[in-house]
Amino acid sequence: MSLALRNVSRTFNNVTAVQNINLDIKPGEIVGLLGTSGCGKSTLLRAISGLDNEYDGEIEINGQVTKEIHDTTGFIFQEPRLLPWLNVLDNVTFGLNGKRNDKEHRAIEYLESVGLIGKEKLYPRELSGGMAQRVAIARALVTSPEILLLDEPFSALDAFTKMQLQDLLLDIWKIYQSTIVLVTHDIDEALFLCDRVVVLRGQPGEVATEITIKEERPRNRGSEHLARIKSEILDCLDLSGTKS
Ligand SMILES: Nc1ncnc2c1ncn2[C@@H]1O[C@H](COP(=O)(O)OP(=O)(O)OP(=O)(O)O)[C@@H](O)[C@H]1O
Repeated sequence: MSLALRNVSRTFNNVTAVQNINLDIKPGEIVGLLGTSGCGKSTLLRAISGLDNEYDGEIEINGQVTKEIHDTTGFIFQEPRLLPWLNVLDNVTFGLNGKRNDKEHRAIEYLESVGLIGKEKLYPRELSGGMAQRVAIARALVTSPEILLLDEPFSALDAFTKMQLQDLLLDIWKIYQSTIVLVTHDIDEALFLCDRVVVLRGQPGEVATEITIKEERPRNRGSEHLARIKSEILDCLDLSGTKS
């Protein structure tokens, strides 16, 4: 599904969080919204999701202006937000309709794709952070969302788990080809995952630049090409002094 933002602005009381954002996202594209804290990344994602509809401007999904939560949208947040009283399997089937057997069959297929077969009966308190986030990924994917909205989905995880789940996300995306919007403040993550990185800057946040990343996948996290783009982004964010 395609997404388009036309002059989207959002003001809370007297604070304008984002101003005049224009974006066109192609079906199956992975687009990163990157920027320093407070530039309005989550605000934009909430507007795209339909969770917030008090913005100015227009958002189109597949060419249709909408302010609603689209029924083929999946969400993954920074924290897994699992229901503590349900086991892994029931957390994944929770949002599905249909016969119990069919739902469980489908959930197990997705638990397999996130590497959690054998863990179906565990409760959230029995899971590591990485396992819990895998459940959240399975729960988001089980509805076959055509749009996947990710708000810093891996930022609470250790470096190794983060890389594993980034690889997993790409493996799954290859199969399902959802359109993905990823909010992140992690430049390396954006460079590894995205077809295009939209750099937001300022308060109110505005699009400072958009960078298309042409490097083939699987990408080498240490590639010189990605390092050069990282340097460009740091310059754009006026953070060049933090280059390593
Ligand atoms: N519900 C709200 N009420 C009032 N102000 C808000 C609200 N949500 C966001 N803001 C303000 O809008 C601006 C952008 O916030 P937002 O959370 O979108 O930034 P962000 O780029 O996602 O930041 P971070 O990387 O720290 O999560 C901030 O100034 C914030 O205080």
